[in-house]
Amino acid sequence: MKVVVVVGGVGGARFLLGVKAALGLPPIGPGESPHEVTAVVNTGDDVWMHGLRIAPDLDTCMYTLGGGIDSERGWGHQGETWVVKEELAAYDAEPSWFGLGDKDIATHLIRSQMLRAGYPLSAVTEALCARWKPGVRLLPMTDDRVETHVVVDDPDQPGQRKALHFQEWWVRYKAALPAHSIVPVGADEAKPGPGVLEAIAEADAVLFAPSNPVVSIGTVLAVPGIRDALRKTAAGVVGVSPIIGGKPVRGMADACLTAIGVETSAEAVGRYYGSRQTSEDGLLDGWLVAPGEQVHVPGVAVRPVPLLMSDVQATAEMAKAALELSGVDLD
Ligand SMILES: O=c1nc2n(C[C@H](O)[C@H](O)[C@H](O)CO)c3cc(O)ccc3cc-2c(=O)[nH]1
Repeated sequence: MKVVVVVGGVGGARFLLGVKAALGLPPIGPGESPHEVTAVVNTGDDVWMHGLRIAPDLDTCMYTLGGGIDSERGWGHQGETWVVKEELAAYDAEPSWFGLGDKDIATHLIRSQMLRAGYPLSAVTEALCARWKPGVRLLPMTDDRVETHVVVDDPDQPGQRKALHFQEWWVRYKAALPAHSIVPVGADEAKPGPGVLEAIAEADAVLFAPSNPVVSIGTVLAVPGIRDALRKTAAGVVGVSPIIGGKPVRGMADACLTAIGVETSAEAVGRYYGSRQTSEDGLLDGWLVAPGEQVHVPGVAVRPVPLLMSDVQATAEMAKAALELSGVDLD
């Protein structure tokens, strides 16, 4: 069976552990299996810092599935040290609000070196994955440069607006500056990464992880061609709500949803993705929501299922429910 999962960072990576387990694959590392999982990963969070290209969502997926993640933080290496960060601080090097660990820096050095030598991000990711062996094909949504920017009132110049890189808004300001708009800069001209459209076309099931609907899944959908491929695939497309009881399960998705005028509720996010059957640009056949939620999304099969990814087993049950709702036979 071929399963495609559209993902962002921490939530997406944890969901992928469950998808692998649901298919009988070892959650961490590679494994022999007739099943194939492909993750289409958001790259709108990517950023140049200190001369290094950082790709947070790709790295979070790669480290999580490869067994190297710091699972408490959800990003970066386990057993990390911070000598370079301290040295950069001693030089007053900016940005000082973003922490690159020593081990993590090795990944960024390889990525930056390869990008500067002309390799596309997809080839760089494949090379990095040769070490981590995530057991899932990690495909960047695009090889082109797309960076999410957030327009806010300039905190330093009253009356002026300013566009911040997503990382500055998210990490430095903790998404507390109200966003006037969120723009995936470069997405209009971007092409889907190698293999992305083919994977969607050949999939038996397509799942949307419970990732941020705006800056993770929404950014992937902003790459021309991907939405169209999702609408055309013969596979069932099922999303998993990242909102339970009107609150994001983790992260600050509510700040992003408010910015695009979508209520923070499982129903509103389901309607934002829309129905493949009954709306012109909708994407979903099925929508998993938490038990007890009263959700109606016209043209979409809504199913209540426990949605807390408390451990791999619980996440595997979620993934099984999503796969079943997509129409595939797991027996
Ligand atoms: O809250 C933070 N998140 C950090 N993150 C997480 C990340 O910026 C965001 O949580 C995501 O982009 C949102 O999905 C990092 C991710 C990396 O891959 C590499 C370095 C960092 C550093 C930070 C950091 O200093 N603070």
